[in-house]
Amino acid sequence: MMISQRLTICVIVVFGLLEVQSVTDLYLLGLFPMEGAWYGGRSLLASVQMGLDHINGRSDILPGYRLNIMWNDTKCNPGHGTNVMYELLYSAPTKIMIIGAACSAVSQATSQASHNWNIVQISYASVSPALSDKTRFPKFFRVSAPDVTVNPSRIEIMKQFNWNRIATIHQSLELFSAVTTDLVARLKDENMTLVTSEIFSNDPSLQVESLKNQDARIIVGGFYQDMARKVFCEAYKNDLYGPRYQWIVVGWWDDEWWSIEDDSITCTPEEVATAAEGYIATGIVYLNPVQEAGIGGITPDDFLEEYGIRTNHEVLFGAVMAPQGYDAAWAVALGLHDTMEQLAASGSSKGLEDFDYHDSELTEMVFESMKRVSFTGVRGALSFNDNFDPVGMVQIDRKQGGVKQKVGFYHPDGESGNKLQWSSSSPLVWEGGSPPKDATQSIDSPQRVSLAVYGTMCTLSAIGIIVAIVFLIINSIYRNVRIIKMSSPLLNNLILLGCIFSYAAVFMQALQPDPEALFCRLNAFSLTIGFSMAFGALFSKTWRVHAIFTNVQLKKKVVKDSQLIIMTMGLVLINSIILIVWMVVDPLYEEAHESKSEEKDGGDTIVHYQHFICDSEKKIYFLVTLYGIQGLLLIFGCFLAWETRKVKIPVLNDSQNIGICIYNVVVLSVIGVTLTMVLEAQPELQYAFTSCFIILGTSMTQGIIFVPKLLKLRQSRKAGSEDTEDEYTGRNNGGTRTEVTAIEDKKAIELREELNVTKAKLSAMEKMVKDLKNEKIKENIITEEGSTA
Ligand SMILES: NCCCC(=O)O
Repeated sequence: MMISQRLTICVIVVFGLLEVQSVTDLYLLGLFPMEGAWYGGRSLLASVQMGLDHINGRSDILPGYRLNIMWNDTKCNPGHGTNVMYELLYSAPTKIMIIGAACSAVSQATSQASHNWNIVQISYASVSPALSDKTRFPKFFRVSAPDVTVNPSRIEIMKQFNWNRIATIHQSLELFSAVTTDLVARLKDENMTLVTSEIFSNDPSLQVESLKNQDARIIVGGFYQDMARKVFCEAYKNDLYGPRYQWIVVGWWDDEWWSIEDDSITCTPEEVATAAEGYIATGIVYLNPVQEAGIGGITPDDFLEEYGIRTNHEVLFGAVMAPQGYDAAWAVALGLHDTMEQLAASGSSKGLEDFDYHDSELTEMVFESMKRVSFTGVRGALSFNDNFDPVGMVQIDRKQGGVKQKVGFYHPDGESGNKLQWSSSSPLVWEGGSPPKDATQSIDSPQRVSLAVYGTMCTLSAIGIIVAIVFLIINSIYRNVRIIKMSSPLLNNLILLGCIFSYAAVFMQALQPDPEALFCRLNAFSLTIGFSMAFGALFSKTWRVHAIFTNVQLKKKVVKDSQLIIMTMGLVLINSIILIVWMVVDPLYEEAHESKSEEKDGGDTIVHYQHFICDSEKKIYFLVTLYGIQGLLLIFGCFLAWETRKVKIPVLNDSQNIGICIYNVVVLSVIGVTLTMVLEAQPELQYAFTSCFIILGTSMTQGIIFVPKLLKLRQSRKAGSEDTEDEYTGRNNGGTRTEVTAIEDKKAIELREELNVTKAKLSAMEKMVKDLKNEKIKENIITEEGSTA
């Protein structure tokens, strides 16, 4: 080698050494969690170090300076983290800025104190909204956007899928409660319903169960990923997953957080993965989706490649946020570079290396420089807003087909209605074919009587009414004909009127909602009046037979029709008064009752079948009173009918038929009332049965009372004589109906009737005497046999 060449090399080496020696070291204080709830310190330290290496390799950034980091493990614990910070602050050399912490609680504790050392702090990972409070954390910057930033994107997603009932569950840390408080306020602004807001500290089992009990379908969760495994394990146990549920969680958990074996839970990773399938994660964008070279001269892919080499391609916890570590290092460098330039421009003799913890002037310069930082990093464009938080896009991920996929972005500055952008390469896939509903759809299915059944019953009733009217007409036309006259036509008319009222009750059935309960009231009135009128008349007639038959003193006992009519109408009046009082003091209303419920659409819809009951507060008292009166009447009526069962007195005409009617009404009423109560929950069946019993009882009553009369009337009309029937009159005057009515005055009829009654009693007495005689003879025989023996 030539001497001149050797000299040249020596000069280069000397100058090189001089240049190396002229580099001034600046020290950063690093806070990294290597354990605890979020222990991504290793992955973030690697990316920060990568950033510092790139910065130190650049001659245009902080020329003459070299950035170094002195760090320690915060354990994601605010107490420990603060202690670590003190130790680093009080050990030489002086640190010019703090990078960290990661866990928000540690960032809060340290940055609340660090500004007292006139030191600016920047976090690469903390997301708590609380850290945006500049009165508490005046010199705190961060490259990770607070988690509230993602709330507008969540609201936008909810609106898009028509989710209005939202539940939340979060870990009891300010980081998560602040996000939830912000979300709840936004839900309120959007008129959405907060189903429940569950908070847990270490064991979410009760809270997840409560979500299930309250039919929460869209659930927003805020917790660290160790708790995520617990929450989704509980969700698995409570069946709170699958196509009917949508979980929306934070976006900064690791990619395969569900597959980690976790001794603190009783679920397998597969079970956690099953429960987590389909969850949506909203987080800020951690890696620029555009492959552009940023401030470090590298694209996002270049970053990943070099980062992979530096970490030996290990899957490190928290690596998803690694780009933020790189960008944080650059933010620090650019801030200090700006300060350096400011110092130079101001002609100050100070350099960055002159910083000490009492130098508030230099701190203010660094602080102002940091506010101005704006660059494109590996996570995209980065600048700080008024709270020194970064501004950025939101990324939407979803676990689909077992892997986390990037399914969309939210652009906060996008046009309204166009802020959400769904990916076409990884579209949303809904397990059930469509997005879940925000609640179990509850459908009320009112069960009313069908038109077919109603029509059939009304037709039968109408026929019954027509027949009753025909009977009424015949009864009126032939009221003076003996056969009609002797069975008290006025009372019979009352029976027919009662029958018409009873038939009419069949029409009083609401086929549509009847909030005024008009049909309830009409039904109660027509049935009660109908029953008391018809049965009252039957009862009074039986009572007369009984009164005559049991009048053994052969004293004249005349019970006039008018008395019986008063008796019947008295009963109608009493029942009507009770009903009127009922309707006035305690009006009826139509109340829906659930008959049964049925799950449909795989449990997404519950159909509540409803039947309607005419109800009122004191209904029971009025019913007991009315049923009590009618019940006594029925019992007494039965007794009278039984007592008079052997009376076959032509003059009392239809006494036996009336007895049959009473038994018939009693039996049908008892069965009818019982069925009405039993079939309450089956409105159509109840109506059909009740109507059948009303129609049957009423038709039988009017049939038994009137058909024989009409037949006899027809016979007598055919024979041309009305009195050909000895059975009824006991005589035959051979005249026609017109002749008879013409020749017999009212007095004569009454006298003959009285005579007939007396005859009847006489024959009854004779029978009694005969029976007594027979008894006597029997006794004598028995006595004689006894003495002979
Ligand atoms: N982003 C990871 C750390 C979360 C927090 O404690 O802010």
